[in-house]
Amino acid sequence: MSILTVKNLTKAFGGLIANSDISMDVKKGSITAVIGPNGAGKTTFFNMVTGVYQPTSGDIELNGKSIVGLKPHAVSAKGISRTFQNIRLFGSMTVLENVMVGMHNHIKQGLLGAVLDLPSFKKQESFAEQEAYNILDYIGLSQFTNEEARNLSYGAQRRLEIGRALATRPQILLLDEPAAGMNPKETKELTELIFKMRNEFGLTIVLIEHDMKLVMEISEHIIVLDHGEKIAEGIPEEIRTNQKVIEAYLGKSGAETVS
Ligand SMILES: Nc1ncnc2c1ncn2[C@@H]1O[C@H](COP(=O)(O)OP(=O)(O)OP(=O)(O)O)[C@@H](O)[C@H]1O
Repeated sequence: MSILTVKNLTKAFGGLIANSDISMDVKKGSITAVIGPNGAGKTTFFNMVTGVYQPTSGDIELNGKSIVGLKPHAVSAKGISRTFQNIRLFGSMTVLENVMVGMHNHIKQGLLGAVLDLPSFKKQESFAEQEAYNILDYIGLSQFTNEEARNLSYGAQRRLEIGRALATRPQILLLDEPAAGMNPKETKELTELIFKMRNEFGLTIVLIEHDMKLVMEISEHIIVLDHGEKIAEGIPEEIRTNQKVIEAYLGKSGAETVS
């Protein structure tokens, strides 16, 4: 069953067409990779799905309902959460606080509850704190609960971003280059975490990634963009041997050398 359906999605920045007529279905509970050379339009695609950019034309449906026009916080409330290519944590806040920031969507009483010091607000807050502890345990960061986020290793900061995204209780998690800058051990731990989140929560995961070893190992479905267009999609084995994909990555002459 398709959880995310993208129909003829186009994004133009002036004369530059960053995404051109892209359509795809993402299956519920699947791990899908969006790959392509630098500037292919991958992050632009994520930005449209998460409401950061509005499409020039086309539609994006979550469980059959259009989410085009919604602001990022509303998209997040509907169940799509993301991490960023450049880590965006609150460096001087603790690890626990960073996860709790992700929860404001489902703490129902906002400022008023806090100002009035309502017991129900306190109850919700302590529930949120407990849930944040559980998430830190789940992503393997509980030993750093009270550490400032900026003091964590690079790999741990990336995991914390995932933890913060999990705190919004997403149905779909979009990961923008989650393995960038990681050493092989951190990448292996990340791979295990991604499989765990999918297998235990039935989470749908869509990732942009340049690490082809990781992509081939983890993805059930791969979508390839080049110059804003979808040039191929399929299982890893099909993508690995697809001539258009090889040419996009290596250039035509490179592909001829390879074959
Ligand atoms: N806000 C913007 N204004 C103008 N052009 C943009 C904007 N965002 C992206 N672009 C352009 O759209 C094209 C696609 O960029 P995008 O960042 O989506 O590619 P990408 O596949 O994510 O690349 P990378 O792998 O290098 O991160 C690029 O030519 C980029 O310069």
